[in-house]
Amino acid sequence: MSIYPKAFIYDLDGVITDTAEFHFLAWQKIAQKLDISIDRQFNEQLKGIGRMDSLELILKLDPSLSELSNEEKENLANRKNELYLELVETIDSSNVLPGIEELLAANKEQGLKIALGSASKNALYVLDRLGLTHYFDYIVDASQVSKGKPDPETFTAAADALGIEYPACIGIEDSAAGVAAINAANMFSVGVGDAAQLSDADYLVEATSQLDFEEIVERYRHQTALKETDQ
Ligand SMILES: O=P(O)(O)OC[C@H]1O[C@@H](O)[C@H](O)[C@@H](O)[C@@H]1O
Ligand SMILES: [Mg+2]
Repeated sequence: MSIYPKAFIYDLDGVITDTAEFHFLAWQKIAQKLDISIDRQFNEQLKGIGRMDSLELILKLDPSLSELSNEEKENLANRKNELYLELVETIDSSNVLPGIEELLAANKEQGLKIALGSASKNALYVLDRLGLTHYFDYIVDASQVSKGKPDPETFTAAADALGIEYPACIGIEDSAAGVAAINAANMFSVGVGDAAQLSDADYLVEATSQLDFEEIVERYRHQTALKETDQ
């Protein structure tokens, strides 16, 4: 069977590095200022979605905040970003999550294309701090898409730029919105994290240390072969 993937498209926050935790800590401080309490369970729905959409979900927790002006919202979002960047300034190549650089190296060795598909406006900066930019053939960040995850655009834009058909791409995500986006793009989805959140992933691992190139490709080939026999 000659089915083989041609590209891996990586989410950034929570897949390549643990900045998902930094986003949570920064939002938690903003919420505290507003007398709202948010926990990690609530935070699951903020993963993968854009900055302003995250703020809107937090503000919805207190109906008295529904009247905030756009300017007040902008100020809160900017403050959150300052808090987030203070945390990001502490990271370097030692903060790449276990197994990720090995996977990127395996992609390269096998001649596969590598792209980033991130909802963050800080994606280029974070990738640079981690010293990983040189691995990427193409980077999609928040500035390039009109519809964020769970819309497939982040992933299809990366595949289009690489000139690769969607079913030949494998996307890796830690958020439910991201897995939904990969699936909607007709790509093979790898979820990293909690089974309760990521049950729609085609293949799920608990942590990045379990991401093994051969295993992912095997799962991809199996599922793609099944789909082809179905048709
Ligand atoms: O505020 P930024 O850096 O533009 O990030 C936007 C979003 O980027 C996503 O990658 C994160 O999962 C979200 O938690 C975050 O809100
Ligand atoms: Mg993520």
